[in-house]
Amino acid sequence: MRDRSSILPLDVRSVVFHGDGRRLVDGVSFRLPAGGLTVLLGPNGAGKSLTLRLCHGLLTPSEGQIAWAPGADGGTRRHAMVFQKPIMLRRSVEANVLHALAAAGVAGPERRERCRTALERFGLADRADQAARLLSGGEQQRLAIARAWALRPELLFLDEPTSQLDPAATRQIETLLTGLVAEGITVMMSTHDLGQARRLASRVLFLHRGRLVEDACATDFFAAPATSEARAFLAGDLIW
Ligand SMILES: Nc1ncnc2c1ncn2[C@@H]1O[C@H](COP(=O)(O)OP(=O)(O)OP(=O)(O)O)[C@@H](O)[C@H]1O
Repeated sequence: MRDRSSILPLDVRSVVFHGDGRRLVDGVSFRLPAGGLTVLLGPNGAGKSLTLRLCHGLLTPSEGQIAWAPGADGGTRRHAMVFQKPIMLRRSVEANVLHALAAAGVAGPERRERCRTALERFGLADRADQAARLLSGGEQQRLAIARAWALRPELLFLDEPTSQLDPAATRQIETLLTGLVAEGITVMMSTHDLGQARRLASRVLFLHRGRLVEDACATDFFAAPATSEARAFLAGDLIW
């Protein structure tokens, strides 16, 4: 039985998003239950980022519905998003986390405690006073995840979180994400990196030209993709 206070499952029903006179997201439907790491996979321009932004509420569907669990408070507080290029305030590492907590209405003493725990959890405690924008790309992405984690999300969206990072920093972020899933946080992330999808995904939503072409458990998707588009993508043949 589902936890009555949970915002999950998330129901995405026949969602369309128009832009530039095109259906950039074209009738996408899926249900996201609690748990696991779902990868939105697809070539450049497939609509992965748009789908994440629609789910997180940063964009409004032109058609269709995005619904949180019945009776749940679908407010943004229970889901957080981490972007491809982390947006850092021109302040210290610690102030970036404190600001996010303050914006979420977390009271002063708890704010400081949660900030301290988050910086420790993500290996940034010794950088607390440093200017966030002077961190390396990998460290900034770690801070972005720490900042999102401090909000105690039930669901975390990440848009290509490692696309700007080198292999070592990528591995670090992947390990962190696996840890978040083990903690019980539901993760949905986009990538066009097949290796990363193989390493991390429990489920794959494969998008092509704005359409959800395949929705499968990761093992099945990689062993026997059901569609010609997914087969071409896995073979390295599918471009926009
Ligand atoms: N607000 C917008 N208005 C018009 N077109 C847009 C808008 N946002 C994105 N697009 C276009 O929609 C398509 C899908 O974009 P999206 O960013 O979702 O792709 P993606 O799958 O995340 O690709 P990538 O892997 O390159 O980030 C692209 O052709 C993009 O140029």
